Amino acid sequence: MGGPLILTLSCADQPGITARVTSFLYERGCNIIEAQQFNDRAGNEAGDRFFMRVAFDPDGIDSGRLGAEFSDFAKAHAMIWKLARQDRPCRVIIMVSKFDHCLVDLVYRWRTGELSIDPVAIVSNHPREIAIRSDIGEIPFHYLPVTPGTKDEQEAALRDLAEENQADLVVLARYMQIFSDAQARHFAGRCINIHHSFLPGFKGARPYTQAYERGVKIIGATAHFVTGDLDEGPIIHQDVERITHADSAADLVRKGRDIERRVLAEAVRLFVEERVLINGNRTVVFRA
Ligand SMILES: Nc1nc2c(c(=O)[nH]1)N[C@@H](CN(C=O)c1ccc(C(=O)N[C@@H](CCC(=O)O)C(=O)O)cc1)CN2
Repeated sequence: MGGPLILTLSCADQPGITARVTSFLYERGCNIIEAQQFNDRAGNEAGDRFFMRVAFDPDGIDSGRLGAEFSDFAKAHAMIWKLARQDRPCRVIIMVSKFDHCLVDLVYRWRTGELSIDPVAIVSNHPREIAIRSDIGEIPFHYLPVTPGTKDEQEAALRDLAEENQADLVVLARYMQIFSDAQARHFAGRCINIHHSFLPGFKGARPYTQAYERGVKIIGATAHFVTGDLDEGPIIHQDVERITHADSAADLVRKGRDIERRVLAEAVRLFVEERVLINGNRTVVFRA
Protein backbone atom coordinates (compact mmCIF):
# COMPACT_ATOMS: atom_id res chain seq x y z
CA MET A 1 0.00 0.00 0.00
CA GLY A 2 1.52 3.33 -1.03
CA GLY A 3 1.82 6.54 0.96
CA PRO A 4 -0.52 9.52 1.16
CA LEU A 5 -2.86 10.36 -1.69
CA ILE A 6 -3.81 13.80 -2.97
CA LEU A 7 -7.32 14.54 -4.17
CA THR A 8 -7.92 17.73 -6.14
CA LEU A 9 -11.29 18.76 -7.45
CA SER A 10 -13.45 21.59 -8.69
CA CYS A 11 -17.20 21.85 -9.13
CA ALA A 12 -20.06 24.30 -8.96
CA ASP A 13 -20.25 25.61 -5.41
CA GLN A 14 -22.99 24.04 -3.32
CA PRO A 15 -23.80 24.09 0.42
CA GLY A 16 -22.12 21.28 2.34
CA ILE A 17 -19.72 20.24 -0.42
CA THR A 18 -16.69 20.41 1.88
CA ALA A 19 -18.42 18.22 4.45
CA ARG A 20 -19.55 15.76 1.77
CA VAL A 21 -16.00 15.33 0.42
CA THR A 22 -14.41 14.94 3.86
CA SER A 23 -17.20 12.59 4.97
CA PHE A 24 -16.68 10.50 1.84
CA LEU A 25 -13.05 10.03 2.89
CA TYR A 26 -13.80 9.55 6.59
CA GLU A 27 -16.42 6.87 5.85
CA ARG A 28 -13.74 4.89 3.98
CA GLY A 29 -11.25 5.05 6.82
CA CYS A 30 -9.05 7.78 5.33
CA ASN A 31 -7.19 10.18 7.62
CA ILE A 32 -6.93 13.74 6.31
CA ILE A 33 -3.45 15.30 6.60
CA GLU A 34 -4.03 18.64 4.84
CA ALA A 35 -7.14 20.23 3.36
CA GLN A 36 -7.64 23.55 1.59
CA GLN A 37 -10.57 24.92 -0.32
CA PHE A 38 -11.53 28.06 -2.18
CA ASN A 39 -14.85 29.33 -3.44
CA ASP A 40 -14.45 31.59 -6.47
CA ARG A 41 -17.24 34.14 -6.21
CA ALA A 42 -15.88 36.14 -9.15
CA GLY A 43 -19.30 36.34 -10.67
CA ASN A 44 -18.78 33.80 -13.43
CA GLU A 45 -21.78 33.34 -15.68
CA ALA A 46 -21.88 29.70 -14.58
CA GLY A 47 -21.99 30.77 -10.91
CA ASP A 48 -19.53 30.31 -8.05
CA ARG A 49 -16.82 27.66 -8.55
CA PHE A 50 -15.52 25.51 -5.67
CA PHE A 51 -11.93 24.22 -5.53
CA MET A 52 -10.43 21.78 -3.04
CA ARG A 53 -7.16 19.95 -2.33
CA VAL A 54 -7.06 17.16 0.25
CA ALA A 55 -3.97 15.16 1.21
CA PHE A 56 -4.81 12.04 3.19
CA ASP A 57 -3.65 8.64 4.33
CA PRO A 58 -5.83 6.00 2.65
CA ASP A 59 -5.09 3.64 5.51
CA GLY A 60 -7.14 0.53 4.85
CA ILE A 61 -8.72 1.22 1.47
CA ASP A 62 -7.09 0.36 -1.86
CA SER A 63 -6.47 3.51 -3.96
CA GLY A 64 -7.99 1.81 -7.02
CA ARG A 65 -11.23 1.08 -5.18
CA LEU A 66 -11.26 4.57 -3.67
CA GLY A 67 -10.88 6.08 -7.13
CA ALA A 68 -13.69 3.98 -8.55
CA GLU A 69 -16.04 4.96 -5.73
CA PHE A 70 -15.04 8.62 -5.90
CA SER A 71 -15.71 8.57 -9.64
CA ASP A 72 -19.39 7.91 -8.90
CA PHE A 73 -19.39 10.60 -6.21
CA ALA A 74 -17.73 13.07 -8.61
CA LYS A 75 -20.25 12.35 -11.39
CA ALA A 76 -23.10 13.08 -8.98
CA HIS A 77 -21.54 16.50 -8.26
CA ALA A 78 -20.30 17.27 -11.81
CA MET A 79 -16.75 17.47 -10.50
CA ILE A 80 -13.46 17.76 -12.35
CA TRP A 81 -11.12 15.73 -10.18
CA LYS A 82 -7.78 13.94 -9.91
CA LEU A 83 -6.40 11.41 -7.41
CA ALA A 84 -2.60 11.22 -7.25
CA ARG A 85 0.03 9.48 -5.16
CA GLN A 86 2.13 11.95 -3.16
CA ASP A 87 5.24 9.78 -3.36
CA ARG A 88 5.25 9.23 -7.15
CA PRO A 89 7.88 11.45 -8.84
CA CYS A 90 6.52 13.62 -11.65
CA ARG A 91 7.89 12.44 -15.03
CA VAL A 92 9.18 15.59 -16.70
CA ILE A 93 10.48 16.53 -20.14
CA ILE A 94 12.60 19.69 -19.93
CA MET A 95 12.93 21.76 -23.11
CA VAL A 96 15.64 24.35 -23.72
CA SER A 97 16.98 26.48 -26.56
CA LYS A 98 20.28 28.34 -26.00
CA PHE A 99 20.19 29.38 -22.35
CA ASP A 100 20.41 26.46 -19.91
CA HIS A 101 20.39 28.21 -16.53
CA CYS A 102 16.83 27.16 -15.70
CA LEU A 103 17.43 23.61 -16.96
CA VAL A 104 20.60 23.19 -14.89
CA ASP A 105 18.83 24.56 -11.83
CA LEU A 106 16.01 22.02 -12.15
CA VAL A 107 18.53 19.20 -12.63
CA TYR A 108 20.37 20.31 -9.47
CA ARG A 109 17.16 20.42 -7.44
CA TRP A 110 16.35 16.92 -8.72
CA ARG A 111 19.78 15.49 -7.92
CA THR A 112 19.64 16.91 -4.38
CA GLY A 113 16.16 15.49 -3.82
CA GLU A 114 14.54 18.91 -3.47
CA LEU A 115 12.18 18.38 -6.40
CA SER A 116 10.23 15.12 -6.66
CA ILE A 117 10.66 14.85 -10.41
CA ASP A 118 11.96 12.19 -12.79
CA PRO A 119 13.58 14.04 -15.72
CA VAL A 120 12.88 11.49 -18.46
CA ALA A 121 14.26 13.62 -21.31
CA ILE A 122 15.92 16.89 -22.18
CA VAL A 123 14.87 18.32 -25.54
CA SER A 124 16.39 21.16 -27.51
CA ASN A 125 15.95 22.70 -30.93
CA HIS A 126 19.72 23.21 -30.88
CA PRO A 127 22.49 20.58 -30.82
CA ARG A 128 23.65 19.46 -27.37
CA GLU A 129 26.92 21.40 -27.56
CA ILE A 130 24.99 24.64 -28.16
CA ALA A 131 22.12 24.06 -25.73
CA ILE A 132 23.85 22.49 -22.77
CA ARG A 133 26.91 23.97 -21.08
CA SER A 134 26.74 21.87 -17.94
CA ASP A 135 26.73 18.24 -16.89
CA ILE A 136 23.32 16.63 -17.32
CA GLY A 137 24.70 13.18 -16.65
CA GLU A 138 22.57 10.27 -17.74
CA ILE A 139 19.43 12.21 -18.65
CA PRO A 140 18.63 11.36 -22.32
CA PHE A 141 19.13 14.35 -24.64
CA HIS A 142 17.00 14.69 -27.79
CA TYR A 143 17.92 17.18 -30.52
CA LEU A 144 14.68 18.23 -32.24
CA PRO A 145 15.57 20.99 -34.72
CA VAL A 146 12.69 23.03 -36.08
CA THR A 147 12.15 25.26 -39.09
CA PRO A 148 8.88 26.71 -40.42
CA GLY A 149 8.81 23.82 -42.90
CA THR A 150 9.46 21.10 -40.30
CA LYS A 151 7.40 22.41 -37.37
CA ASP A 152 4.62 19.83 -37.75
CA GLU A 153 7.08 16.94 -37.72
CA GLN A 154 9.05 18.40 -34.83
CA GLU A 155 5.91 18.86 -32.75
CA ALA A 156 4.80 15.31 -33.57
CA ALA A 157 8.18 14.06 -32.40
CA LEU A 158 7.69 15.81 -29.06
CA ARG A 159 4.21 14.29 -28.66
CA ASP A 160 5.66 10.83 -29.42
CA LEU A 161 8.48 11.38 -26.93
CA ALA A 162 6.03 12.45 -24.24
CA GLU A 163 3.85 9.39 -24.93
CA GLU A 164 6.78 6.94 -24.98
CA ASN A 165 8.06 8.32 -21.68
CA GLN A 166 4.63 8.70 -20.10
CA ALA A 167 5.56 12.28 -19.29
CA ASP A 168 3.33 14.04 -16.75
CA LEU A 169 4.76 17.50 -17.46
CA VAL A 170 6.67 19.39 -20.16
CA VAL A 171 8.73 22.31 -18.86
CA LEU A 172 9.79 25.05 -21.30
CA ALA A 173 12.98 26.13 -19.51
CA ARG A 174 13.76 29.06 -21.81
CA TYR A 175 12.67 27.09 -24.89
CA MET A 176 12.23 29.82 -27.48
CA GLN A 177 9.96 28.29 -30.09
CA ILE A 178 6.24 28.99 -30.12
CA PHE A 179 3.95 25.94 -29.79
CA SER A 180 1.22 25.73 -32.41
CA ASP A 181 -2.33 26.03 -31.11
CA ALA A 182 -2.76 22.28 -31.62
CA GLN A 183 0.43 21.52 -29.68
CA ALA A 184 -0.57 23.86 -26.86
CA ARG A 185 -3.98 22.14 -26.69
CA HIS A 186 -2.36 18.70 -26.70
CA PHE A 187 -0.31 19.63 -23.63
CA ALA A 188 -2.99 21.78 -22.00
CA GLY A 189 -2.59 21.92 -18.24
CA ARG A 190 0.69 19.98 -18.30
CA CYS A 191 3.14 22.37 -19.99
CA ILE A 192 4.76 25.15 -17.97
CA ASN A 193 6.78 28.01 -19.46
CA ILE A 194 9.07 30.46 -17.74
CA HIS A 195 8.71 33.89 -19.28
CA HIS A 196 11.46 36.33 -18.47
CA SER A 197 9.27 39.27 -17.53
CA PHE A 198 6.63 40.14 -14.92
CA LEU A 199 3.62 39.42 -17.13
CA PRO A 200 1.49 40.89 -18.50
CA GLY A 201 4.32 43.31 -19.12
CA PHE A 202 6.73 42.70 -21.99
CA LYS A 203 5.22 39.62 -23.64
CA GLY A 204 6.94 38.02 -26.60
CA ALA A 205 10.56 38.06 -27.62
CA ARG A 206 13.41 39.97 -25.91
CA PRO A 207 11.54 41.20 -22.80
CA TYR A 208 14.71 42.43 -21.09
CA THR A 209 15.46 44.69 -24.06
CA GLN A 210 11.89 45.95 -23.92
CA ALA A 211 12.22 46.58 -20.16
CA TYR A 212 15.57 48.37 -20.49
CA GLU A 213 14.26 50.64 -23.23
CA ARG A 214 11.17 51.39 -21.09
CA GLY A 215 13.37 52.36 -18.15
CA VAL A 216 11.69 50.07 -15.63
CA LYS A 217 12.77 49.96 -11.96
CA ILE A 218 11.57 46.40 -11.40
CA ILE A 219 12.14 43.27 -13.49
CA GLY A 220 10.56 39.89 -12.99
CA ALA A 221 9.79 36.41 -14.22
CA THR A 222 6.53 34.53 -14.67
CA ALA A 223 5.83 30.80 -14.75
CA HIS A 224 2.60 30.02 -16.54
CA PHE A 225 0.77 27.23 -18.31
CA VAL A 226 1.26 27.27 -22.07
CA THR A 227 -1.74 28.06 -24.25
CA GLY A 228 -2.17 29.02 -27.87
CA ASP A 229 -2.02 32.67 -26.85
CA LEU A 230 1.66 33.51 -26.42
CA ASP A 231 2.58 34.29 -22.80
CA GLU A 232 -1.09 34.57 -21.80
CA GLY A 233 -1.61 31.20 -20.12
CA PRO A 234 -2.77 30.89 -16.50
CA ILE A 235 -0.08 32.25 -14.20
CA ILE A 236 1.32 29.86 -11.58
CA HIS A 237 4.07 31.88 -9.89
CA GLN A 238 5.88 35.20 -10.28
CA ASP A 239 8.63 37.18 -8.58
CA VAL A 240 10.48 40.45 -9.06
CA GLU A 241 13.70 42.30 -8.24
CA ARG A 242 14.49 46.02 -8.13
CA ILE A 243 16.95 47.45 -10.63
CA THR A 244 18.36 50.98 -11.07
CA HIS A 245 19.22 53.49 -13.78
CA ALA A 246 22.81 52.20 -13.61
CA ASP A 247 21.83 48.72 -14.76
CA SER A 248 22.56 47.94 -18.40
CA ALA A 249 20.45 45.60 -20.52
CA ALA A 250 23.11 42.95 -19.83
CA ASP A 251 22.69 43.58 -16.09
CA LEU A 252 18.96 42.97 -16.45
CA VAL A 253 19.65 39.66 -18.20
CA ARG A 254 22.14 38.67 -15.49
CA LYS A 255 19.90 39.67 -12.58
CA GLY A 256 16.91 38.13 -14.33
CA ARG A 257 18.47 34.67 -14.50
CA ASP A 258 18.22 34.23 -10.73
CA ILE A 259 14.56 35.29 -10.76
CA GLU A 260 13.76 32.91 -13.62
CA ARG A 261 15.42 29.98 -11.90
CA ARG A 262 13.61 30.35 -8.59
CA VAL A 263 10.24 31.15 -10.15
CA LEU A 264 10.33 28.14 -12.45
CA ALA A 265 11.51 25.79 -9.69
CA GLU A 266 8.71 26.96 -7.38
CA ALA A 267 6.12 26.53 -10.14
CA VAL A 268 7.34 23.00 -10.84
CA ARG A 269 7.21 22.20 -7.10
CA LEU A 270 3.66 23.49 -6.85
CA PHE A 271 2.63 21.42 -9.88
CA VAL A 272 4.38 18.28 -8.62
CA GLU A 273 2.62 18.60 -5.27
CA GLU A 274 -0.77 18.96 -7.03
CA ARG A 275 -1.18 22.44 -5.56
CA VAL A 276 -2.13 24.22 -8.80
CA LEU A 277 -5.71 24.08 -10.12
CA ILE A 278 -6.69 25.87 -13.32
CA ASN A 279 -9.57 28.32 -12.99
CA GLY A 280 -10.28 29.60 -16.49
CA ASN A 281 -7.44 31.94 -17.44
CA ARG A 282 -6.25 32.01 -13.84
CA THR A 283 -5.08 29.48 -11.27
CA VAL A 284 -5.91 28.54 -7.70
CA VAL A 285 -2.65 27.75 -5.88
CA PHE A 286 -2.99 25.93 -2.55
CA ARG A 287 0.42 26.78 -1.11
CA ALA A 288 1.88 24.73 1.72
N1 LIG B 1 1.95 28.51 -27.69
C1 LIG B 1 2.93 28.97 -26.88
N2 LIG B 1 4.21 28.64 -27.13
C2 LIG B 1 5.20 29.11 -26.31
C3 LIG B 1 4.89 29.99 -25.25
C4 LIG B 1 3.52 30.29 -25.01
O1 LIG B 1 3.17 31.01 -24.04
N3 LIG B 1 2.58 29.77 -25.84
N4 LIG B 1 5.94 30.56 -24.51
C5 LIG B 1 7.20 30.55 -25.22
C6 LIG B 1 8.41 31.12 -24.56
N5 LIG B 1 8.51 32.52 -24.87
C7 LIG B 1 8.49 33.39 -23.83
O2 LIG B 1 8.55 32.97 -22.68
C8 LIG B 1 8.69 33.01 -26.20
C9 LIG B 1 9.33 32.22 -27.15
C10 LIG B 1 9.50 32.69 -28.44
C11 LIG B 1 9.06 33.95 -28.80
C12 LIG B 1 9.26 34.44 -30.19
O3 LIG B 1 8.79 35.49 -30.56
N6 LIG B 1 9.99 33.62 -30.95
C13 LIG B 1 10.30 34.00 -32.37
C14 LIG B 1 11.71 33.62 -32.68
C15 LIG B 1 12.62 34.18 -31.56
C16 LIG B 1 14.02 33.61 -31.67
O4 LIG B 1 14.21 32.69 -32.49
O5 LIG B 1 14.90 34.11 -30.93
C17 LIG B 1 9.39 33.17 -33.24
O6 LIG B 1 9.17 31.98 -32.90
O7 LIG B 1 8.95 33.74 -34.25
C18 LIG B 1 8.41 34.74 -27.87
C19 LIG B 1 8.25 34.27 -26.57
C20 LIG B 1 7.53 29.15 -25.67
N7 LIG B 1 6.49 28.74 -26.55
